[in-house]
Amino acid sequence: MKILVLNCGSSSIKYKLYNMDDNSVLAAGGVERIGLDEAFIKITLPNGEKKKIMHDMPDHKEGVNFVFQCLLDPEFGAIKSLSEIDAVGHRIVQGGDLFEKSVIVDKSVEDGIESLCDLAPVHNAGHLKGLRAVDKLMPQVPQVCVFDNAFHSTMPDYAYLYAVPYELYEKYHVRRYGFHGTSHRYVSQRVCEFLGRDIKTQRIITCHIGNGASVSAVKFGKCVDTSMGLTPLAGVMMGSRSGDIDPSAVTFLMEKLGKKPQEMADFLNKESGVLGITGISSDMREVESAAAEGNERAQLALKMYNYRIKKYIGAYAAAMGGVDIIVWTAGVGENQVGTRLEACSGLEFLGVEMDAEANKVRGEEAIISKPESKVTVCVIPTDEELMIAKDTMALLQK
Ligand SMILES: Nc1ncnc2c1ncn2[C@@H]1O[C@H](COP(=O)(O)OP(=O)(O)O)[C@@H](O)[C@H]1O
Ligand SMILES: CC(=O)OP(=O)(O)O
Ligand SMILES: [Mg+2]
Repeated sequence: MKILVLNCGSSSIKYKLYNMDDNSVLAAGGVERIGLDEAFIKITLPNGEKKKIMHDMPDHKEGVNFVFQCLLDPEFGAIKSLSEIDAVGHRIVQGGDLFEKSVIVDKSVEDGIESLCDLAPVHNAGHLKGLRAVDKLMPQVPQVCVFDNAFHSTMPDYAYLYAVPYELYEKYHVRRYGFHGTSHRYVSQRVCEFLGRDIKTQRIITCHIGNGASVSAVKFGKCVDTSMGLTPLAGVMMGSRSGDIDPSAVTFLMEKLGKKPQEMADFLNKESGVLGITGISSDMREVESAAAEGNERAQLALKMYNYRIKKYIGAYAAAMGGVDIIVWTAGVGENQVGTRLEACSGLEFLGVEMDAEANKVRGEEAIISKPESKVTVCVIPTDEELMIAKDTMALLQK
């Protein structure tokens, strides 16, 4: 069975084609800059080489079209005919309280995702466009949606409710949902396999630190708390998102800057975080090298960034009555040696003892704490796409 996994962002489409007989990846790549000038696709070839092709993609339909065109390419493609694809699995960020499990797509699922666009303004609209583009091209092929918030649906009410009048929760479903759940689910399970431990006995803090970033508390296999909220804006500081901020600062700034609600949301989502503090970039590689060259704003941004993650680790150790494992994953978590070391420093009182030498790894499974550390700290590269492919297959085989 061949399953295509799509992660359609607002201006990008990441994809992986799996042969589920042996979980092998037949093709992988990503389209960037949809709707902008100089759009392109980057393809990872089976030998690991990368290929970049410029191609005009005014909208998601053309983006999806071009992904299929590349999959079919006689020279570097992976399939001979679209009929080889048995199903398509999508990452959907916001399922609200409509979707707490993966589902097969039909009209009501599409309508549901559309109704939730306001609650993940940067993400859901792109997912929907991708879904519809696939439907136009291959209407007979089943599609499955896997939701980022699903893994967090086990949070208790006292953790997910906001302290606003209860009727607002009942009427508008305003509560914390949490995101990156497919990743938190994967790394919490995988780290236990890696360490040979039973997940039902472990208190795990998972740090998914990418461009979007979130921290979760996973107690005995279930998520009990997570740092993102109603939307993926809350929690730790991110590439261009503010993370936690006093709501009064938001209303104060709206008045001062004369911004409407949507403009303010854009400001906090796209112009804040590391980008807002440094004025240079939201890309942590650039910020890290600017800091190394002595740029004070870049140094400040890194301190703020690492400090906020440390505070969440402390909070979640308290929430679970202790912590056995800390996991680092996603672009920054898998690669940024300094962030891992800084955020875990000063946590010796919790039993965290980092091994600076072992920590010098990038993008591979590793233990990065000392052998005598009471808390085991690990790097586990995430694999959201494989989880989505597995969920897709499981639903279709039901
Ligand atoms: N080698 C690296 N060193 C430091 N940061 C890295 C490295 N590789 C990727 N990153 C950072 O990871 C982030 C992107 O993470 P990713 O998980 O791909 O995010 P998203 O899925 O939200 O787009 C970027 O800020 C990027 O700079
Ligand atoms: C939910 C979220 O923040 O996703 P991403 O990291 O892909 O932006
Ligand atoms: Mg991601």
